[in-house]
Order: sequence, then structure tokens, then C-alpha cells
Amino acid sequence: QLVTVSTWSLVSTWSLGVNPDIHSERTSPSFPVERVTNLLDGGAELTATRRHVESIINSDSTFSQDDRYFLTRVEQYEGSVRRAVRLREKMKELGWADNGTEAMFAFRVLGADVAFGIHNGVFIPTIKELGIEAQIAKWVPLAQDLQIIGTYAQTELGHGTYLRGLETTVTFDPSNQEFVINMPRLSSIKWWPGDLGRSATHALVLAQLYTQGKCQGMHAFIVQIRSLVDHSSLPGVTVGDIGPKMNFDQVDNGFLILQNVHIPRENMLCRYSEVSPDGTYVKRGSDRINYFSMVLTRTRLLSAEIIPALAKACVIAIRYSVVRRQSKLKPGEMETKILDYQMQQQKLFPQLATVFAFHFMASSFEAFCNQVKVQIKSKGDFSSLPELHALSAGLKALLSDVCSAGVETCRRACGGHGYSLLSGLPSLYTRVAGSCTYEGENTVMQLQTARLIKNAGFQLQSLLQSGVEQYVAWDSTSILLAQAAIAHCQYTIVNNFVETMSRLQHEPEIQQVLQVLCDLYALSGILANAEEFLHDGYMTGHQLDLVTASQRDLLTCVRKDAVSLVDAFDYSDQQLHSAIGSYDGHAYQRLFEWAQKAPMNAKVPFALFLALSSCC
Ligand SMILES: CCCCCCC/C=C/C(=O)SCCNC(=O)CCNC(=O)[C@H](O)C(C)(C)COP(=O)(O)OP(=O)(O)OC[C@H]1O[C@@H](n2cnc3c(N)ncnc32)[C@H](O)[C@@H]1OP(=O)(O)O
Ligand SMILES: Cc1cc2nc3c(=O)[nH]c(=O)nc-3n(C[C@H](O)[C@H](O)[C@H](O)COP(=O)(O)OP(=O)(O)OC[C@H]3O[C@@H](n4cnc5c(N)ncnc54)[C@H](O)[C@@H]3O)c2cc1C
Repeated sequence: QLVTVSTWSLVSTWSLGVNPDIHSERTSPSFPVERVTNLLDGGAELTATRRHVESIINSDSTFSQDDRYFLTRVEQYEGSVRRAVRLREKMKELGWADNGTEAMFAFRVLGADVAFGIHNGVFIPTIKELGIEAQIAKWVPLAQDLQIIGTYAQTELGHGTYLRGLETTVTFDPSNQEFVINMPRLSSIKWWPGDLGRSATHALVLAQLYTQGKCQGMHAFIVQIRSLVDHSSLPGVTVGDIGPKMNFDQVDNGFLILQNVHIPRENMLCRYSEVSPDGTYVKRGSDRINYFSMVLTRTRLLSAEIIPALAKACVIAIRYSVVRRQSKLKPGEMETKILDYQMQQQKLFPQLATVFAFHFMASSFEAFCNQVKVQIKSKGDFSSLPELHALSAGLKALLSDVCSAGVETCRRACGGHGYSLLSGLPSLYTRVAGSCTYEGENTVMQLQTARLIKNAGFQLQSLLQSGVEQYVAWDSTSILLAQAAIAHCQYTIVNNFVETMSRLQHEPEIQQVLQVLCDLYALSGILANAEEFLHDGYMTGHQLDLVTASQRDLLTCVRKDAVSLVDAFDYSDQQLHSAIGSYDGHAYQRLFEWAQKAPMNAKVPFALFLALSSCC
């Protein structure tokens, strides 16, 4: 007989109150949770603003994603476009300025779940940074109002990392004051740009500029690719979607072919370089400035995309670990909360400490980045650009590596339910894993940072002195260089965490609990790289034993506040999209309720019923 699921009359979870196993974790935190939330937001006022924005978004059904795990790719894309349009309407209704705090929180809350992430996050900022005032005045209001949708088309089928190898050409024709754009071969096709496959009407095309017969390197050009009347592709333009990906199904990453496409001279972003009417190339400032957009995007992604993935994974895994009881520590007692096992603490608490370490680092680095932006834009001072580039490349590589590995650790710590999409953990992993590749593949980024580093320098020097070619010496030192780059960034992060703690002396209660996390982060970093500390004779085996013992003591200290610490991230259930990480701790009820939405649980088709019945 077909077993029909006996559906208990499910009491909706809201009427169950809070799971007592998680409630007991919140009764006596050793610190004021709200103050840590304020610290993470940058102050109580910003917490209030963020919550106000979230309440507006969470109360609007357009932004609801209750069925997110059961949609087709087209349904996900169309839903993200609806949310993007609705958000723009809301911003107009409520007077939220594009560069204002409310808009910043709204985009952060919605993240990649709202379409046009490249349009808002890369296309518009790049025009603001590389365009002159007239270009900004012309294009940015159209883009902000969604009258045009832009993408950032740099990567090609044949090149993503090696930008000097990009094949798309833009040749200036002084006879008609136009640029002609071509892609000479299959490998020249633009491939990957977000928002390109279906949405974009314009593309910022990054291509090799030719004028007066000379190549002047990669520059940025605004190219209309679709009609503003019927959205059809324009003459010389072939465009489409690149197909399914590991995540970001709601994003239409696309391909673009341009053949003899003509654009006016005014469409080259020309704050730092331009082509005169007679074809003369004029450069102002660093010839690396056309790479600046990537520096800004790498910096923005740290706190907008990469760190939140690990923070949400910690919330889900730690909340689940206090409502999941499995096996018995002590015979005769009730089953043990899995967070009481030392191994579970060893898996999760260093991840929690990492979120705080990275949050404070990203905040400090964004301040440095904004300072350099002002130096460049208002004073034409490019002196800090190399350091900004080196550190942004290294931090993006390190934080995306560590956060994606950390999310996977959190997922595995949740057993079978961590493997269910309904936990929210698999999609957090597949989404943040993309950040190890986009905006600069991590190995390449580490090597960009490694231009600073002594030991690697000695090896490089000795190879060069032995007569080895520069490029051979560099490549054969690259493993050491990459390791040195990681070490440099790790040192910077620990140093920044310690300095942040020293500024909290006026809040001893939160300083105390965060100092535990600071120590845990530093000691966990030493244990994760023990061979380096032993190899250089920097530490003895005995000292490492002391580090191990101290780390174990710190895990015990964190245990009693673990749920309150993740509560301080203040993510709503709507933002976590997790059946096992909700605030009330009713993991089993949600798993069962959400599973009923699966199309597989729709009424069994009669034909199937008959077929199965006939064979029984
Ligand atoms: C919610 C949404 C989430 C999803 C969003 C996803 C968005 C993703 C968008 C993208 O992926 S856009 C495409 C991103 N692509 C890249 O990042 C390309 C990465 N590759 C590079 O950056 C290049 O490898 C390179 C670093 C530019 C290499 O440059 P090159 O080939 O010219 O050789 P080098 O000698 O290594 O560098 C030359 C010189 O330039 C300096 N430099 C390199 N990059 C920058 C920079 N960004 N800013 C400033 N300066 C830079 C480098 O240090 C060298 O300087 P010197 O040492 O010669 O003085
Ligand atoms: C989700 C997602 C969104 C994206 N969005 C956009 C977008 O909007 N616009 C856009 O233009 N692009 C976008 N991209 C493309 C992205 O920027 C590139 O994929 C990225 O820059 C990596 O370049 P690549 O694919 O050529 O990798 P490759 O460089 O080919 O990497 C392959 C391997 O080669 C190694 N390698 C390469 N060079 C060196 C070296 N010098 N030394 C040592 N090892 C090396 C790498 O470490 C890696 O192991 C996106 C990509 C993804 C995944």
C-alpha cells in the first residue's frame, strides 16, 4: 500500500513560543547583547536605522522568499527583478537617497536576492570613479532610476585574470569622432558579466584602446547593447545567458559579442585619460587607475557579501547546536546538546571569533579605502594606490578563502540537516565560494600582495643573482610569495583586532567578552599555521602546547555566551532563510513544515498512483 504521510495537525511554530533549549541559553548573558549589536552597526542610531529599513522590507510581500528553495531558475531571476523594481519604488516613496544610509542597509539586507547587483555595485560606482562630471551627470541618474541597466564587461572567454591579454579592441576613428569595437575571435567574447544575459541595456566594456595605430592598454567604454524601446539587441550585438552555475541562479551572468559596433568619443570614461578629437592619447595620473574599480569592488564585497556569509552560518550552526541533542556525555543523563561537546566548540567558536576579527578589519580597511579615494579624486595623489591595491587584493583573497571554508565547517557541524537546502547552509557555501574567484582569482590576488615581503624577496633575489630570468624567478618563488602574503594579511587582522579592543576600555563588559574572541582568533591562527612558527624557531613545541591548552580554556569561556554572541548579529529569520537556525529554535517543526512545500509532495499524479498500485 502507498504509505500516506500521516500529517499531524501541525501547530504553527509561532504558537509554540521559544524552544526551551535555546531559551535557557539567553537567560543570563555576561554582556549587554544590544551594545555589541550597536558596536557592529557603528552605533545605536545606525542600529535603529537598520532595523527600521528591515521592518519596511520584511513587511512587504514582494520581498518575501518563503518558497525560495522550490523555484526554477527563471522564477528566481524574475523574482529578483520584481524585488529590484519594488526596492527602487520604495526608495523613491520614502526619499532614501542612493548614497544614503537607508539605501546602504536595504541593499545589504537584500544582497544578491535583488537583481542588478553589478548595475548598482559596479557599473554605477565605476562611472562615478572613472568618469568626468559631465559623464556622471548624464549616466548615473538614468542608471539610478533604472531607465538603463548596466553591466561591467571585462572578463572574456579566454581571459579573466590577465588583463593585458584582453582581446576586445576599441579603435578611434578621427574622421567621424567615433570608436569602433570588435572582438577578433571566439576567446574575445565577453563571458560572465552579471546582469548581462537578460537585463542590461548598456555595458561598461573594458577593452584595449587603439588610437593613431598604438595600443594604450585597457580602458572603459559605455556601450548601448539593447534597445530602450523593445529591449532587442542592437545591430552588431549578440547577447545571452551563460547557463547554470554553482549558485547565483537568480543572476543572469551573460555573454556579449560586439562586431563593428560604433560609439561616440564621449563614451570613453575619461577622468584620468582621454582621446583628443585628432586622436592624441592624453593620460592623467596613474596608468593603473583603470584597475581602480576592482579595488573598490573587492573592498565593498568584504562586508557586503563575504563576511555576512560566515556570520549567518555561525548563527545557524550555533543556534541549531543548542536545540540538537545527540548521544550522552554522561550515562544516565538526558541526551547532550551537541554544543556541549568540545569538538563542536572547536569547530564553531574559532569561526565565530573570525567573524568579529574580519568585521573590525573590514571596517578599518573601508575607512582607509575612502581616504585614498579622496586623495586621488580631490588631490590627484596616487601615492597610496599601490598599498591599497596590495592590501585589498590580499584581504579579499584571505577573507573569501577563510569564510568559504568556515561556512563549510559550520554546514558539516550540523550533520544531515546541514546537507538539506532548507538549512540555508549549502547555498551560503556555494554563494560565498564564488568570491574566491570573482573580482580576482585568489592565488593571483595573493601574488599581488606578495610584492611586499622579505623572505620571498631574499629567495627571489638569490635566483635573480644566479642569472635566472625575472619571470622564472618570480614563478618559482610564487608558493612562498603567496604564503607570505597570507601571513602579512593575518598579522594585519590580528593587530587591528587588538587595537579595536584597546579602544573599548569605556565598555568593560563588551570588551571582556570580545577580548576572549580576540585571543581565540589569534591562538587559533597560530595553531592553524603551527609549522610556520616551529620552522622559523619562533615557538617551541612546549609553547605550542600552552597555546593548545589556552585555546581549550577559551572555548569553555565562549560556550556560555555563544547564542547571545550570534544573536548580536541581529539577523532576522527572513534574512537567514534557515529551517534550523531560526530565533525560536523550532528546527524540527520548520524542517517538516517547509518540506511540505516541495513539489515532490504535491498530490501524487493519478497515473503514477495506478501504476504503483498495479505492481503491488
Ligand atoms: C552581491 C553580488 C556578489 C557577486 C559580485 C561579483 C562581481 C564580480 C565582478 C568581476 O569579477 S569583474 C572582473 C574582475 N577581474 C579581476 O579582478 C581581474 C584580476 N586580475 C588582475 O587584477 C590582473 O591579474 C592584474 C593584477 C591587474 C595583473 O596586472 P598585469 O597583468 O598588468 O601585471 P602585473 O605586473 O601583475 O600588474 C601591473 C602593475 O599594476 C599594478 N596593479 C595591478 N592591479 C592593480 C589594481 N587593481 N589597482 C592598482 N594597481 C594595480 C600591479 O601592482 C603592478 O604594479 P607594479 O608592481 O608594476 O608597480
Ligand atoms: C560568480 C561570478 C561572477 C562574475 N562576475 C563578473 C562580472 O560581473 N564581470 C566580469 O568582467 N567578470 C566577472 N566574473 C569573472 C571573474 O572576474 C573571473 O572569473 C576571475 O577574474 C578569474 O579569472 P579567470 O576565470 O580567467 O581564471 P584564471 O586566471 O584562468 O584561473 C584559473 C587558474 O589559473 C591560475 N592562474 C592564473 N594566473 C596565474 C598567475 N599569474 N600565477 C599563478 N596562477 C595563475 C589561477 O590561480 C587559477 O588557479 C565573474 C565570475 C564569477 C565566478
